[in-house]
Amino acid sequence: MVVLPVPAEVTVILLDVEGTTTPIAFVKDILFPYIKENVKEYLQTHWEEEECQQDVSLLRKQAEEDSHLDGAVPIPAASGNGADDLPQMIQAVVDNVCWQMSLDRKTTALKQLQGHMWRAAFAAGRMKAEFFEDVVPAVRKWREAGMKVYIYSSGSVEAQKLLFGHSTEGDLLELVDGHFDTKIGHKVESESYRKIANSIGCSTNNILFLTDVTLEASAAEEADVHVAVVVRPGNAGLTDDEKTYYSLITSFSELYLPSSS
Ligand SMILES: CSCCC(=O)C(=O)COP(=O)(O)O
Ligand SMILES: [Mg+2]
Repeated sequence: MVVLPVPAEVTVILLDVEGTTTPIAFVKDILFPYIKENVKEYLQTHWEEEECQQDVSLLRKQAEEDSHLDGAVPIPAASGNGADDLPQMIQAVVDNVCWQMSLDRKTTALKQLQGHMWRAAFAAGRMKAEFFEDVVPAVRKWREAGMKVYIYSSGSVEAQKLLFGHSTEGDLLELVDGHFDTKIGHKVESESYRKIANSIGCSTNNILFLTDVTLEASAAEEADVHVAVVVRPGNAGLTDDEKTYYSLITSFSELYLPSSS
């Protein structure tokens, strides 16, 4: 078995979700279709609620920033004509959400709405999150060895908590010391990793970040974070240069903690 020693200075393991702890297929085939199939009805039902209005405001602001992009879908400002405009307004939000999802965009606005929509499905037991089989045993072992374990995903903190709280292996929230999402910054920006270290109260070189996306690994590395790229079934392929440059693991069990031997 391949073994990747964890540097002695590492005290925190920071985990990506999609493609790292959880199959991309679960996200693409279960989570995302749920949004596309239910977004219209969700908006119709929850429109008057404060949380939904905040989600729509954030989406509208994002749509303004996106207006220069090819195929961007605008969300008009509320005209004050209330119920008359409602069906068109809701349709514009639906079209915007579907457009963003067709590009797999990771905007905070989209991810916030998705998290709120999944809440009901997880709470009702209609969905249970999938984790690769090596994840839970490895995380338990790391924690027993004194490591802190944090999550950093483009999915909102609320969505992350839903996944970890409602998994096929039960409630896994107690295995996680904390969560970060794009509110701290985007995963392809190195400053995000400095902010995460600052928020945890450690140096960036105390962190090992595991992700399937080399652009994220590169940003983390620029901030002096240790990285390993996780190769899982269904993940995007890596170039030969990426395979040579990065430390690769196919299972969390390949990480070797000198302190736990
Ligand atoms: C954790 S929420 C569901 C997945 C999701 O929406 C997403 O964007 C995952 O992105 P990641 O940064 O975990 O690859
Ligand atoms: Mg990922």
